[in-house]
Amino acid sequence: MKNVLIVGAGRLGKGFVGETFDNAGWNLTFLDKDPRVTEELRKHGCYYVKVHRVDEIQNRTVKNFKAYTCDEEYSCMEAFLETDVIVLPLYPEDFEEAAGYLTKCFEEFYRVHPDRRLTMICITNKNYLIPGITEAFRKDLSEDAKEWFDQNVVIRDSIIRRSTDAKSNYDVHIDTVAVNSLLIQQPVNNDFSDVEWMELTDKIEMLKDIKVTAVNGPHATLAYMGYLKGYSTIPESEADPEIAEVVEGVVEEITAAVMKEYPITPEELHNLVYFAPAKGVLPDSIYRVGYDPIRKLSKGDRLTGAAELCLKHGVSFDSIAKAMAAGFQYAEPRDANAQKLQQEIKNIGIEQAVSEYTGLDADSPIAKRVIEYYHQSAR
Ligand SMILES: NC(=O)c1ccc[n+]([C@@H]2O[C@H](COP(=O)([O-])OP(=O)(O)OC[C@H]3O[C@@H](n4cnc5c(N)ncnc54)[C@H](O)[C@@H]3O)[C@@H](O)[C@H]2O)c1
Ligand SMILES: O=P(O)(O)OC[C@@H](O)[C@@H](O)[C@H](O)[C@H](O)CO
Repeated sequence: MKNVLIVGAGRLGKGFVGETFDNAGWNLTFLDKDPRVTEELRKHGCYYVKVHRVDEIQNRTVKNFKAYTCDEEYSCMEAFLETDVIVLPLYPEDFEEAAGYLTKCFEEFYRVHPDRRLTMICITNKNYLIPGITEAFRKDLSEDAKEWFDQNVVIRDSIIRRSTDAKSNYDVHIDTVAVNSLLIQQPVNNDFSDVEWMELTDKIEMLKDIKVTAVNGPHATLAYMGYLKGYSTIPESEADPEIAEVVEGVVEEITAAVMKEYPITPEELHNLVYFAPAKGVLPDSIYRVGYDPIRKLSKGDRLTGAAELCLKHGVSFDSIAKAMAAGFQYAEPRDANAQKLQQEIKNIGIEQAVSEYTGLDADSPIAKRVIEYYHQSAR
């Protein structure tokens, strides 16, 4: 049997990666820095995934896994040494720490299995991270292990087109929508073609730029506008006609700009960004989808990046600016970066905060429009 190590056993780690590899008969090992994740998995001895597919909802129970915390004793080492594929569904800011912890494991892997090859798959919604992640994994290895790493380990980016939510990262009840594959940068060193929803692709950076704007831009719009109306789930936002109109505008603007910027046909774009309706309703939370507005409003990301593309191609960015203005009002108390942003707005004012957090010049027409909408809706 083949072995997968999942570093980051939160919503996606358990609800998508774990469930999918388990379904294909692979051995699962989870590694997480949060001890509550391991405690819950061990306490229940299994976890439950409601998989919303196009034709049915499957209620899957995943058992027979190993789960470890990033402890000082490296209790994960034995399992690490048997792994074939390592999947890392982590937030962008967590890779550095994960790499630091795993250095010792790679050093040992090289010593024990110098002839084996590994594939690592990173799952985030942030593009262009792979060179920095690769350096984080290499930098503290011994010179011999570094040489082995360069020849035997590949670190690949991916494009994740599924929403997976739970009450917390350690909850053992998870909902996931399974309608699209995970697109993985090729080539890879290991065969996982027996695992459903895994698809190799070229042109990962271009496709990821398009996906993050065209899918996650409207998604963030639903979260930020829904929050302002007091909703707590994405389906509630989707059902609101006023929000739906802005989202439609965001989709139109982004689609027009994407078609002008990239060599992609309407059919290819559709295949990349279309989510077929699945059975049942995923109660995806505004908390998860809006999480970290500082990242989501940053330069090049789903909203600011989309608006800049529109400006470049003479396309209206009016609806995107409304969504960005809502992002600057997102004050979810459980979200540390939402709180930080709100404090910054109080300290330096919205004008300066928009420039600082979007990276746009103060006289940019996008920044001006965002500030205008911010004042209108904050009134
Ligand atoms: N959940 C989704 O639907 C979804 C969809 C698309 C993309 N993503 C992306 O996938 C990534 C993970 O999202 P998620 O929803 O699973 O988040 P999550 O918070 O539910 O899970 C992340 C897990 O990683 C663990 N972690 C953090 N640092 C670690 C470290 N150094 N070593 C080991 N474990 C560590 C956390 O403790 C947590 O359990 C994010 O980049 C997110 O943007 C998620
Ligand atoms: O994961 P984030 O924080 O970058 O964005 C939140 C959601 O938009 C995202 O997770 C989507 O659900 C997912 O990318 C859909 O494929």
